[in-house]
Amino acid sequence: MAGSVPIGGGCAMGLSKIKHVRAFTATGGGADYHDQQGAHWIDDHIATPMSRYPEYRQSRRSFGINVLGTLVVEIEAEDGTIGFAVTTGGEPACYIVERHLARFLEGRDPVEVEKIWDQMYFSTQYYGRKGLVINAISGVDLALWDLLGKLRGEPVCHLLGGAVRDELQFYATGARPDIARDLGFIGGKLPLHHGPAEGSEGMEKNIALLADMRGKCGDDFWLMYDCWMSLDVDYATRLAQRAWDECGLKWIEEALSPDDYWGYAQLKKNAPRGLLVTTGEHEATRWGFRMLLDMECCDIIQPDVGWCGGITELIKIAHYADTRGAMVIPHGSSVYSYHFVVTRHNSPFAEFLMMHPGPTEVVPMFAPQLLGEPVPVNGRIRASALDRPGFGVDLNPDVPLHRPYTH
Ligand SMILES: C[C@H](O)[C@H](O)[C@@H](O)[C@@H](O)C(=O)O
Ligand SMILES: [Mg+2]
Repeated sequence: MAGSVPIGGGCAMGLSKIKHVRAFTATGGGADYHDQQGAHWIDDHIATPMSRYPEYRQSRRSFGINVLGTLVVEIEAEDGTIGFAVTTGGEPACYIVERHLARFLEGRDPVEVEKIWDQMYFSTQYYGRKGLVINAISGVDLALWDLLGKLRGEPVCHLLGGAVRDELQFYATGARPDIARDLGFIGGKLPLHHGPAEGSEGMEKNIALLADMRGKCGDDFWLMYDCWMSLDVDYATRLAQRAWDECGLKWIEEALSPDDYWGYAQLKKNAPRGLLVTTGEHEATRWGFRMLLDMECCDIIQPDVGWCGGITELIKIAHYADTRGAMVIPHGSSVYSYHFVVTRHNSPFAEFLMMHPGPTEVVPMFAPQLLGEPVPVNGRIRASALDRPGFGVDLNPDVPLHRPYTH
C-alpha cells in the first residue's frame, strides 16, 4: 500500500541519505575564539591553572590555549544538501572525524541522531569520554542537526519542540560590564585576573576591580567572576565571601579544576547563602553532569554544546538538570546554544561572549566563520530571528579551510 512503513525497516518516508562527511580546520578566531591576534581583553593576564608559572601568567596563548583551532564538519546528503557546524578541535579532531566517526554516518538516514551518537560515543569510549573526542563528536552531531533542519526546512529550535519564550536575554562576558550594561545586557561576567600564586596583592586587585565595576554598574546589575579553573577551595572561598559581602557578586564560575567534584561540593557548602556557584563548560556527557549535580557541586551547570556532546547529549543533560531543579545556562557557543536555550524552561537566559577586543561593541561571536549569525540588540535576540533552516547560518566562503585527512 502506498506510503506504508515496511515492518522492521526504516520509515518509507526517509530523508536523503548521508553521502559524505568531511572535516576541515580553520584558524583565526571563530569557534576557537581564544585564537585572537593582537591586544584583546580575552588574553590579558587572565588567571588560569598555569598562572602558578610566571612565564605563562600574562597570556593564555603563551601556554597554548589556541593550539587546536577550529574544527569545521560538513555532512553532505545524496541530494546535495550540506549541513555544517564549527567547534574547537583543529587537525586532531579532523583525524577522529574522518578516520573514525564518518563510518557511522555515511549511507545512513540523517534522522538517526540517537543511534549515530550512541555509536560515535561507544566506539571511541576506550580513548575518549571527555575533551577532544567529545568536541569532535559534538561537531558531527551539530552538523547532523543542521543537515536535518535543512532537509526538513525547519530551524533546529523547531525540531527541539519550539520556543518557550519570544526572545532570548543575555548576560555579556568581557572586560567591560559597564559597557555591557549600557548595551542592554542583564549582567556582566568579568574574567578573574589573579590567582593564588599572586597572594593577597592579587586578591586585593580582584576585589578592587569588582568594586570599581559595581560602582559603575549600580547595585542591581548582575556581576559575575569567571575563574577559568584557576583557584583552590580556600582561595575561592575567601574570594566568594569578600566579593559577595563587598560587591554583591551574583556567581563565581569555574573556580576549580573540572575533575575536582569534591572541591566544588566543599565550595558550594562554604559559599555565602545567595551567592551562586556555577561550572560545567569543560565537563562532558550526561554522566559528567550527573556527577556535578548528584554531588551538589553547583547551582547552575554551563555545558558548551560544542564540547559536551552536541545537541543530542545536551537534551539528556538538560532533562536531568530539570528533574533536579537546576538551571542550564550553556557556555557561549553562538547559534548552537541559542537554538537550544530558547526551547528550555530551565534555561531562562544565555551567555553572549563579547569578542570585540575592547570590548566596546557587539560583534558576532564566531566571526568571521559564520555568515548570518544573529547578535543581541539591547541584550536580546528575538526567537523569530532563529527561524531559518538548521542553525540558520552559512559558512563564510572567504575563510580558508584545510582538509588534513580524507577517508
Ligand atoms: C572569559 C573566560 O576566561 C573564558 O575565556 C570564557 O571563554 C569562558 O570561561 C566563558 O564562560 O565565557
Ligand atoms: Mg566560563
